[in-house]
Amino acid sequence: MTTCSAPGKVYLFGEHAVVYGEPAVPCAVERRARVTVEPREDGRVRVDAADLSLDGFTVTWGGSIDDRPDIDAPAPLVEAAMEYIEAAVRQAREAADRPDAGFDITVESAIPLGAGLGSSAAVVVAGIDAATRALGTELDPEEVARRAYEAEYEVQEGQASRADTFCSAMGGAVRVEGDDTRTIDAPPLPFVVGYDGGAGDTGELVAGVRALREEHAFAADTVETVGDLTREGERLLADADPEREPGDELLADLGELMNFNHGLLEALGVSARSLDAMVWAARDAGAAGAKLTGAGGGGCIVALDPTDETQHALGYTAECEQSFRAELATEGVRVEAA
Ligand SMILES: Nc1ncnc2c1ncn2[C@@H]1O[C@H](COP(=O)(O)OP(=O)(O)O)[C@@H](O)[C@H]1O
Ligand SMILES: C[C@@](O)(CCOP(=O)(O)O)CC(=O)O
Ligand SMILES: [Mg+2]
Repeated sequence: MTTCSAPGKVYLFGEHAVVYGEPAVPCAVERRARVTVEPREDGRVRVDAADLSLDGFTVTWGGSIDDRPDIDAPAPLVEAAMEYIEAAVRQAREAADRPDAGFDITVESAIPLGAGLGSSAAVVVAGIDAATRALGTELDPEEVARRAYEAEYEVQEGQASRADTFCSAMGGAVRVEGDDTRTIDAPPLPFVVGYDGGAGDTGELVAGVRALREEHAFAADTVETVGDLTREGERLLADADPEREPGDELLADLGELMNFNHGLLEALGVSARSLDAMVWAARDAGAAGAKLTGAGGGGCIVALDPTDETQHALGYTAECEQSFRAELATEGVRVEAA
């Protein structure tokens, strides 16, 4: 039996624009998906994803990929939920050169689904690492990231950047620009997350930005401007001392760029009333900056605030269902038990 875990992430800067070759800076945070894998002799795959909840209702089953689970949820929804795990299984079988390997898989995750915190990437990264190790093959985290990207790309029909999967596999802060992926130094940033309890449809939101960009030159310019502000944010991080808590000046400068980034995402049509409400609650509470994170449409915002004020204010914001502090996860994918 092998258990691996991988963290979720917030975008400090650059989601959506990263799909068009602009740089992005996601940061891994201490909310993890854990995947436990036990090889099976009979080549079958059974999946237990007990905390899987989609669009507000929960599906629970101990079904199998070969044998569709008999549960009270529309089949397409279950199919969609299983696709990431199926893709991870395909990658693990290929990496270990065991095309007929079977597995019992258990997924437990503390990352809300479809909310911009990269739950899909964390499940796929932890799943590939656990399944290959269960077969006696050890991949380095870069290889796990590469295979996890292939899996996400396949499930999301070509609408995926390397940002989520690379960040989840490597941990810490990373920068991704097209195929160029690297880890970068960052100080321990005081992230606060607000979650509206909902989710956005990543594919639909990405398609919306693509259409806007094709229709209007100013929308294409907006995407490029996101790239410009991301590059400026990267310079701020590069000049900071990664060992020290960031000072007020650095937080104010990063926060200003986050606010600008949120405004541009809003212009690109991927924010939502609930996300804007949480962003404003954070700013009013004194956060250095706040923006939506991930695909948008609903889900999470991220703010920078070393004090408890933002989390406290979000707790009283009607649109916010849950708020929590999110520590930078310096470790990416890791073995929990073998
Ligand atoms: N705990 C889990 N168990 C099984 N599948 C999960 C789990 N968490 C996430 N997933 C998969 O990831 C999908 C959500 O990914 P996505 O829409 O990319 O949003 P995000 O990555 O922002 O959370 C879910 O619909 C499901 O297929
Ligand atoms: C919108 C996008 O830039 C980020 C999506 O992040 P998430 O799946 O919502 O966590 C898409 C991508 O980079 O694959
Ligand atoms: Mg995702």
